[in-house]
Amino acid sequence: MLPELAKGDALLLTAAAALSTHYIFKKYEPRDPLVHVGLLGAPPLLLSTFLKPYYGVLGAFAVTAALFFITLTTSIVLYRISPFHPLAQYPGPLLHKVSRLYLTWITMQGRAHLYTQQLHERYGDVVRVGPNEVTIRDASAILPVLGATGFPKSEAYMGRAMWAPVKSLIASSGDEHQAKRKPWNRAFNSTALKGYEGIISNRAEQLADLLSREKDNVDLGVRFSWFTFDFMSDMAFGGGSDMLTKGDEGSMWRVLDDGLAAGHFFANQPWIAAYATKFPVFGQDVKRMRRYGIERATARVQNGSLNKDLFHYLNNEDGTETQTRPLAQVISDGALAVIAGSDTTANVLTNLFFFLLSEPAEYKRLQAEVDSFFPPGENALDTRFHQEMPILNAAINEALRLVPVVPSGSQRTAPPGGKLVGPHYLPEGTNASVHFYSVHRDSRNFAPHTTSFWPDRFRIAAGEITPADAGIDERNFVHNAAAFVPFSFGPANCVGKNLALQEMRMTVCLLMQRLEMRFAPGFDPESYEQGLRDYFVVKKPELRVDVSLRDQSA
Ligand code: HEM
Repeated sequence: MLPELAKGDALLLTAAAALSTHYIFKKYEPRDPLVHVGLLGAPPLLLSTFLKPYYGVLGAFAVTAALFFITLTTSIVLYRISPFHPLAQYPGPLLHKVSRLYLTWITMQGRAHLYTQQLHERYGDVVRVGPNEVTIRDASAILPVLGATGFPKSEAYMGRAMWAPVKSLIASSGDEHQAKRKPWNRAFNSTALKGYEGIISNRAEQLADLLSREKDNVDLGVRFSWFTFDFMSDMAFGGGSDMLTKGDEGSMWRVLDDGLAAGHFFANQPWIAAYATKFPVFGQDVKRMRRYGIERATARVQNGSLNKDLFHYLNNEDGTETQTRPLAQVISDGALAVIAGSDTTANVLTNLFFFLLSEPAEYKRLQAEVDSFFPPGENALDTRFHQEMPILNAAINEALRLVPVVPSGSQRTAPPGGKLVGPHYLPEGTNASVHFYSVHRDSRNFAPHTTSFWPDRFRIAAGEITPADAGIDERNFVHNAAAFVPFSFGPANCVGKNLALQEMRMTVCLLMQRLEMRFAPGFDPESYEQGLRDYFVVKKPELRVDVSLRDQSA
């Protein structure tokens, strides 16, 4: 039997319970939906008993629940905008300080890269974009946030994978990450890379044939996507995809694209992902994407492979490690490879061709360089010269600079005790991302022609040409190499970087040697950059081109 309380005392007790609930949520950040139900449902239900004598059963519950939730919400909002909040010193729009919902809405339209860049222009180098979150445009933050002693990965990575039972490499941090990364490093060392050349060559030849057959009004971006997806399937699982000959028959490309967007939503709201895992109807796209990876990896285990593919290393088929890793881990990482390695590389290739076709003089310069290294009859896929081709490498770097394909960066969480990041102190538990897109397009890091495609900046920086050769005044030249991070930075940077560069160099050389391309009639180049979307990885719009074969008889 509960003691009877005066109405005023019962109301006060309810308000106190709401404040305690706020404290518990803030301190422990529970993610389990059952705990949420308990913390939010039990207090109003139980406390309504005290008001029953005054309002009856239903009335008492309505009054208690209203008071409880109004007090809770008010307490949360006031705390978040108050000067007592640990992030109070950082500027940002009021709406973002109160809740992350508005940013999630912007993000789900794929506009986060541009929106965040505008926020930096308005508020400065560190902007508060959520109650507990900042974005950073200061290149001096790259080392302390992403470097060897940097921050661990944020919860966004678990949300993106919908709290998958096995944590993949990309979601891991610290010692766990280091241990998982070992076989990946073996899979991407120079000997292993040599072994993938044949696989790239076969697929690149197929791509060139397809483009030369299709000729008119081809969506080059989609063809690059098919190419990278087929190649990554060969590379990760010893085969299993044939989009370059059959098209996207099983709509796998669609699954991957839709899965990325859905995963991005859950990364933005990891607590919703925790709910979605409890209800099978939610997160279908992410689950289909995961299922695909598991099916491919399982088939690979059953069938084996004649090539030394990525699986060969991940599954310790090379016998280097004393302990073979659990199969579920290998499968999860195999799926990660296809997801991380296809879209990214296809995007860079598409962006590069867009910029080259928009700047015909740059296109011709690169073509001339390819012709000088690989005259007709020479094998443009031969990797011997690729790393020494200055114009090729400068053009690829410039495409990576203008559109880093992970534009909004890799979100991390400040460790216990907080940490100084350059001149900025980030309190414990703050989610922080270095905004690669803004850093790459900051004139303090790259000038002149900061927002234009100007590959010469990389040639000047490498000492291959002088500023005067490139027609600019030396005093205007700024090149901050430490601010160029398209593959991220530190121990969790892109493990596939060298493979991606090799794949892109080979493909560009072959296509440039063999084909001539121009924008298709009616294609509006203006629409391309505006159409780029940020769903963690960039999603590209159509790039329509006409293709013809070059004269190879010289
Ligand atoms: C031009 C193409 C590529 C770009 C620009 C790129 C960029 C990136 C970036 C920015 C990250 C960090 C993501 C984060 O911290 O959340 C990353 C991670 C990763 N990338 Fe790439 N990537 C490319 C191609 C590839 C390829 C071909 C593979 C091959 C499998 C690959 C595999 C991975 C993996 C496994 C990670 C996670 C590494 C870790 O956490 O240790 N990437 N990539």
